[in-house]
Amino acid sequence: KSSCKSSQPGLPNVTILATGGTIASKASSNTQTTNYQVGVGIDALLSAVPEICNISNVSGMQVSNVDSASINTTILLELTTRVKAELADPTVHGVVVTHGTDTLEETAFFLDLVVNSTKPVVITGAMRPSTALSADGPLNLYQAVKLAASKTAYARGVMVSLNDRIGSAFTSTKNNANSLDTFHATEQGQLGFFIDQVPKFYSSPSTPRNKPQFDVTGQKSLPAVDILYGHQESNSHLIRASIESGAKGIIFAGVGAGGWSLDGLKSAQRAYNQSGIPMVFSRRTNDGFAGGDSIYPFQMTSGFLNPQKARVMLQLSLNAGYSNDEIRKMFEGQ
Ligand SMILES: NC(=O)C[C@H](N)C(=O)O
Repeated sequence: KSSCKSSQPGLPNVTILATGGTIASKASSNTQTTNYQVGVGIDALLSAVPEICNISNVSGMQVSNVDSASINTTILLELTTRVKAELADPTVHGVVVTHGTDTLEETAFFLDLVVNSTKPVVITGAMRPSTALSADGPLNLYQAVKLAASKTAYARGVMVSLNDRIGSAFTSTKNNANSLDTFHATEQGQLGFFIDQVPKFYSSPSTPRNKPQFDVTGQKSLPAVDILYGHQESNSHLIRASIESGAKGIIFAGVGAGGWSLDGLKSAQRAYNQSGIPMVFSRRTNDGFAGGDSIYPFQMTSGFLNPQKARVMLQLSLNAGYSNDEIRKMFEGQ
């Protein structure tokens, strides 16, 4: 099933699952790096980097072809099914997912919590469209395949690989809206770096503390969880509006270490008394630990997880039927 001209027996088999994003985008000139269109298919992505066939037998599959702002639960669940099916194939060494960078960290984190395998799963993308001068997609794709084909990449969870850096799905986050060097790790650090396209890991494999694992086999949807953004005079009515429109949990992107206005907290307490839905306080800052700042007992805190990752974890734990006490324990272990 290789997409390379000929399959070479000595090379590892790697499957590339394409979902869209800038890596799969085209602009009208090679100097245009904004306002481009998604739509380049997996075959064109692969033919731009024929060198990939020197390091692995790759096969490509198109899962979606959208800007990552439009990745939804349906696509995530379909992607999960395909990733798991590939990894279950004993002839497959690893999987690469190509993805838009804007929500890449959410998909990476989701996969990390639902794909239970020690085989390498690598997610990559690009900041410049495929038509740009110095497009970053081709080398990012080459490095991602190299990583997925590497023996040293086993048992490291889902990895985020762009611009020479190798990060963990737990700690990688997009930092800059425009720059190539946008994926950085939070305090906990990066996993490694590519030197002359060879992945160099800083440490032997390890697993994030208290990492939960969820099963979404056969799942068609997940409970809705909203994120409310904290700021001075935040609108308390949004808490109610969120619950009334069907949210089964709320993440607060709080100020500082998960703070929220006293008026807002009183509204949240009232909403909690009526609905009983879990309310988890994270941070709007780029890095740090949300916890220890709770005023009311109903407040849960997200630990090191940013709001978008806390949302993924809350959706999965609600879907698994966790009680509020179990959800609290899970977050407080982060
Ligand atoms: N660099 C990118 O991939 C951004 C794009 N808007 C996306 O996330 O799909």
